[in-house]
Amino acid sequence: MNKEEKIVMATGTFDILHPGHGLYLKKAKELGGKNSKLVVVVAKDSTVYKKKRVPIIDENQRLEMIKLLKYVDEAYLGYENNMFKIVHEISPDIIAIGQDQNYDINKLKNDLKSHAINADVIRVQDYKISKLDSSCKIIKKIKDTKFKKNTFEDC
Ligand SMILES: Cc1cc2nc3c(=O)[nH]c(=O)nc-3n(C[C@H](O)[C@H](O)[C@H](O)COP(=O)(O)O)c2cc1C
Ligand SMILES: Nc1ncnc2c1ncn2[C@@H]1O[C@H](COP(=O)(O)OP(=O)(O)OP(=O)(O)O)[C@@H](O)[C@H]1O
Repeated sequence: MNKEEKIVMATGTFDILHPGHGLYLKKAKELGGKNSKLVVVVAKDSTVYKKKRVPIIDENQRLEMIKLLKYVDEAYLGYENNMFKIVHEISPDIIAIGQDQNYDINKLKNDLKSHAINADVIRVQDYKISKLDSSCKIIKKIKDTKFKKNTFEDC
């Protein structure tokens, strides 16, 4: 490993990608400076069921899409019921928390310390605001769209 390289870890569900995800990943990578490596942990389906909702896109396809993004150097699925195991494996210098991710930064820092993980935790301040700036809004739009009769015959 290059000595100067900073490993930044980013996390999320990434269920139906949108430009806000791209902004978060770009800004997360920038936190590591010029010589940074961005490693993304994609939440497992079982985690998404527990913490959010039924995922539309399954974990393997969500991971496949994240790996295709230009800011992403490596990406992995996390584990079930143990968020610290993947952190030990990645051994990040920085964990980037998204602007709307529901974590108490100080509590997370302390939890990491108690698991002997020496990573800084930084919240990304940037948030892209647009009509479809969250996966939930995209799902809601599809649910609410009044399709013409027989529209689905084409897809
Ligand atoms: C430090 C850290 C470690 C994580 N490790 C895992 C993991 O091992 N498995 C997993 O399914 N999700 C993991 N996650 C992702 C969270 O579970 C995910 O953020 C959560 O499902 C909430 O979804 P959201 O971030 O899309 O709002 C981790 C998140 C953080 C911040
Ligand atoms: N519009 C946005 N601008 C900047 N960052 C975003 C935006 N939307 C999501 N993120 C960040 O991207 C990461 C993955 O987010 P997540 O998968 O929860 O997306 P989401 O669109 O917020 O999903 P949902 O609507 O289901 O909650 C998180 O760190 C989150 O803070």
